[in-house]
Order: sequence, then C-alpha cells, then structure tokens
Amino acid sequence: MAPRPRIAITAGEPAGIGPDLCVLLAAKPFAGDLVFLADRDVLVARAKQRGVTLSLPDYAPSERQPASLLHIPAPQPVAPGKLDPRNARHVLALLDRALDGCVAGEFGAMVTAPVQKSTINDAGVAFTGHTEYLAERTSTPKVVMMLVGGTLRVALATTHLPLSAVPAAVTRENIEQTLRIIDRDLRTRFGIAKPRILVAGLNPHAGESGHLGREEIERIAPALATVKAEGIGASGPYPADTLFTPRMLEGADAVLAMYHDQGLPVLKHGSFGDAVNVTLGLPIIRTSVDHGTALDLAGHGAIDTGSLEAALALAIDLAGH
Ligand SMILES: NC(=O)c1ccc[n+]([C@@H]2O[C@H](COP(=O)([O-])OP(=O)(O)OC[C@H]3O[C@@H](n4cnc5c(N)ncnc54)[C@H](O)[C@@H]3O)[C@@H](O)[C@H]2O)c1
Ligand SMILES: N[C@H](C(=O)O)[C@H](O)COP(=O)(O)O
Repeated sequence: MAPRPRIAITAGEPAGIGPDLCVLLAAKPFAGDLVFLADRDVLVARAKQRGVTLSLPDYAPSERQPASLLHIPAPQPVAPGKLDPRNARHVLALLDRALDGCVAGEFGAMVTAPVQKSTINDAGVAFTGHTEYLAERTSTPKVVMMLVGGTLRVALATTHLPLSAVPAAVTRENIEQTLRIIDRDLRTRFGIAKPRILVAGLNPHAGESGHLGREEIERIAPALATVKAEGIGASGPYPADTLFTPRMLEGADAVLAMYHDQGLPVLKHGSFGDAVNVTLGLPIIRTSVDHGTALDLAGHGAIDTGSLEAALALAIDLAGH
C-alpha cells in the first residue's frame, strides 16, 4: 500500500474563514497526514467561537500524525473579520514554510486557505496571488492557474491583472507556453494520455474574422498552429460565449480562457463551494480553495468546507502519483 502523503495546509488570512475551515477539517479523516500551518491561539479561539473541540498535537516531523499543528505566531492579536496589515508577514510566513517543506520533500503537497490580497499589499508587499507568489519564490518563469469543478477544468492565459492590460498579455508566446504547461501537467500529474484542450478567443465571436479584434488571427491561431505541430491536442480559438455549452465540451479535458473573468464565472456558477484551484507548472503540488476570505462569516455563520476538502483530496491524489 502506498504511504499516506503528508500535506501542508496554510490557514491563510487569520481574520478570514481560513482558521474556521482548518478547525472544522482537523477532526475529519483523510487519506493523508495533515499538517496545519497556523497560529495556535487563533485556531484555539476560532474553535471556541464555533463550539468545536480542537485536538491538534504539535507537528513532529519524525512521527506519523493524522493531523498536527505547525505553530507560526501572528504578531498581532486577531479578531475575526478585522483585517490588520501587521499580520500580513505572518500570512506569507505560512506560505514560505509550506513551500520550503514541499521543495525539501518534507510535504507531498501544499493546500492553501484564502488570503486577503489587498491586506498584503497594504503592508507594503506587492502580492497579486498565491499563483504568482509561488512562481516567483520557486523561480518558475511560467505557471498556469487552473480551476477544477465537476467535469470541467478551466485554465487561464492571464491571471490577476487589470482587464485593460489583458490584450497586451495575450501574446503568441504566452499562449504557446501556457498550452505546453497544461498539456504536460494533464499528462504527468492528472494521468490523461492525450489531453484535448479547447482554446477561447479573446474578443466577441472570436474576433468576427478580424472585424472585432485581431488577437485571434495574429496571436492565438498562430500559437495553436505551433503547438499542434508539436503534437498537443489543442483547438480553437472558439467564441467564448458558446464554448462552455455541453456539446462543445464533450470529450474536452480542459478549456483555456484568455482571462480571469472569462473562465472562472462559468466554472464557479456550476461548482462554487466544491471547486479546486490548482497551480500547473510549479515544481511542487499546490491546490487551493475556489473562494476568498469571506470576512463576513469568520468566527460565526454557516461556512462551506467543500472546496477545502476537495482541494485536500486532489492534493492527496496528485501527491500519490
Ligand atoms: N485562494 C485565495 O487565496 C483567494 C481566492 C479568491 C479570493 N481571494 C481573496 O479573498 C478576498 C475576498 O474576496 P471576495 O469577497 O471577492 O470573495 P469571497 O469568496 O471571500 O466572498 C464571496 C461571497 O462568498 C461567500 N463565501 C466565500 N467562501 C465561502 C464559504 N466557504 N462558505 C460560505 N460562503 C462563502 C462570502 O461570504 C461572500 O458572500 C479578496 O482579497 C480576494 O482577493 C482569495
Ligand atoms: N483567482 C482565484 C479565484 O478566483 O479563485 C483566486 O483569486 C486565488 O488565486 P491564487 O491562488 O493565485 O491566490
């Protein structure tokens, strides 16, 4: 029998629902050993607020523990729902420790609870997302954000940037590199022998033969021709408005959307609460939830643990490959 992978889970923004999700998951059984990276006082307080019994021993690297806590202190007291940029470095320290452990082989994968990107920026650290942060920290020149929900996988050619900056970022080179990464990771990590990837256009009606924009003709189609010649099963560019219809998606393994809000609303409409965000192209395995910090629900109120559970299950599965 394969050994249980050890998975690092970062609690994310301490004022958000990340700590709540951690305390709710800590008592559940998983097919891996879970190491929660968080401030112990924050988890204890959150468990009390939610009426949950928290039983997490300190992490002991030499032992096999179904669930444990790697305590990393937050410098400032934490109140649910109240952001404090002085705790932003703590949030990054959780990520750094998990990442270092993955690179060193101590952890088989890392799973991230949500962070508040604005607060990290407010603390003076330029931060657009875990995806870009982990790429930079591992010196990986190119990674791809992909969300998985139900039978749908949606990858993005561009991630966290203003809409006005998207057209310039949809370059031929970007599309080629993105498709190579999706193809490689679907084969090697997801075990799909010959991935079939559908590529969206950028403009309405995929540019209407150049009358509604030329990115499809000048960049996306030439990039597709190049990667097809390399044997990658990609096709398009397709008009995005009908690309996500069941008939188009039949037999497809992934869709490549050109920008964040072209692809993710479709996926989240169908799967919010159960979908998983996975970073392709990294030297380590990283999955995450499909939602944000939900400050309005931290410490009280009904929260859905489904996405974090799905992210954990996928991380365990990928770590086992
Ligand atoms: N993986 C991540 O780190 C991640 C992902 C998405 C957004 N964010 C960040 O989160 C912050 C807040 O973003 P937002 O307000 O756009 O989105 P959000 O997901 O935090 O909230 C959107 C709505 O969904 C609800 N919600 C979210 N998660 C829920 C859960 N598990 N159970 C029940 N309800 C839930 C919230 O209460 C809110 O009504 C931003 O800083 C954003 O950048 C982080
Ligand atoms: N774009 C993601 C989403 O909408 O779910 C989210 O912001 C998380 O991104 P990172 O994993 O890069 O933090």
